[in-house]
Amino acid sequence: MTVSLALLAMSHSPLLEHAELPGDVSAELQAAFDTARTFVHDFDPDIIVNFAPDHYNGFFYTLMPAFCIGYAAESIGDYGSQAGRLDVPEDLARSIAEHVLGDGIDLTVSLDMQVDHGAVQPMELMYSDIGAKPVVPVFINSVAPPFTPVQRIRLLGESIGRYLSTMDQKVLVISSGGLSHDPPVPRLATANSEQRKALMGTGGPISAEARAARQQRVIDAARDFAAGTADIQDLAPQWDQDLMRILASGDLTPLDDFSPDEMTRIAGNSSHEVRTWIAGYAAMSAAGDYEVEYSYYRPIRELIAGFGMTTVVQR
Ligand SMILES: O=C(O)/C=C/c1cccc(O)c1O
Ligand SMILES: [Fe+2]
Repeated sequence: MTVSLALLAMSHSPLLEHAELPGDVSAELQAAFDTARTFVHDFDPDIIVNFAPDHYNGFFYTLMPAFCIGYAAESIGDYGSQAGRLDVPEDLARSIAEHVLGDGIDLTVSLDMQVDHGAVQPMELMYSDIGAKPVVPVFINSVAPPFTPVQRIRLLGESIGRYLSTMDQKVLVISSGGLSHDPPVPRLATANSEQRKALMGTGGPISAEARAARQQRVIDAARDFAAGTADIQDLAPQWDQDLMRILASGDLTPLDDFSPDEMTRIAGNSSHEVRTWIAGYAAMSAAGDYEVEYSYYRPIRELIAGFGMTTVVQR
């Protein structure tokens, strides 16, 4: 059987819909999205496996797993992203979970995962509809410390890749997140009592006003960051490009030495979203040799993101 696996790894930013980019940057980025869209539509997957973080919309500190697979999922629609149910093939999600657990990796399961912009933005950009294809969502904690060692993410990705390579269907793996960035997402270490309840998920459903205020804070921070007046950590283009080189090299083991504290120090509190890329590339590596077909990178302060995009095929 010929294995048919491909990967789209890309940064996301909810600011794509809420920030004004310089004309040349916007045109370049749209061209990058067009290239990715052509890649995805030419590949025409039967199934998508979607590695994504969450930003305290579906996963909270009452019980924060390192990673979790959804047997069913719903998008909450933050920042104007598409709300509604994803088309999750439950039997496939269960089979993947059983396979990964059998490999000795403690994947948790959700029978009704709530996902946010981090999970659905690539689907929206590629298909204009989060229900366009069957999707198995895999949450990877990338925002809420403490973090599992990066090696565990590699092993998770490899295990899922081994499973996918036994399937007689075309599978597109999507990795959504990263690279260096430090948006003002609430953090436990600096939270007041109200924010702490929100992070724990014990404050009840977030009101429309509170959500609008939370989002406006990030939108304002992005505007100030672009103007050079924001009090958030700068992007780290060198770190981003070094990481992309390691991922493209085919040998992911150097990433095992990345320490979460160092990642935060160099590349910001949300740099851990690169875990989704590591899982995706690891899945590709488990199915054989791969090569990066297309690679884009630009640090874009208006999006508070070292913004990267790669498409990856089997060799
Ligand atoms: O406000 C949030 O929940 C997240 C915002 C954000 C901003 C920039 C890049 C990202 O990856 C984000 O999730
Ligand atoms: Fe994010």
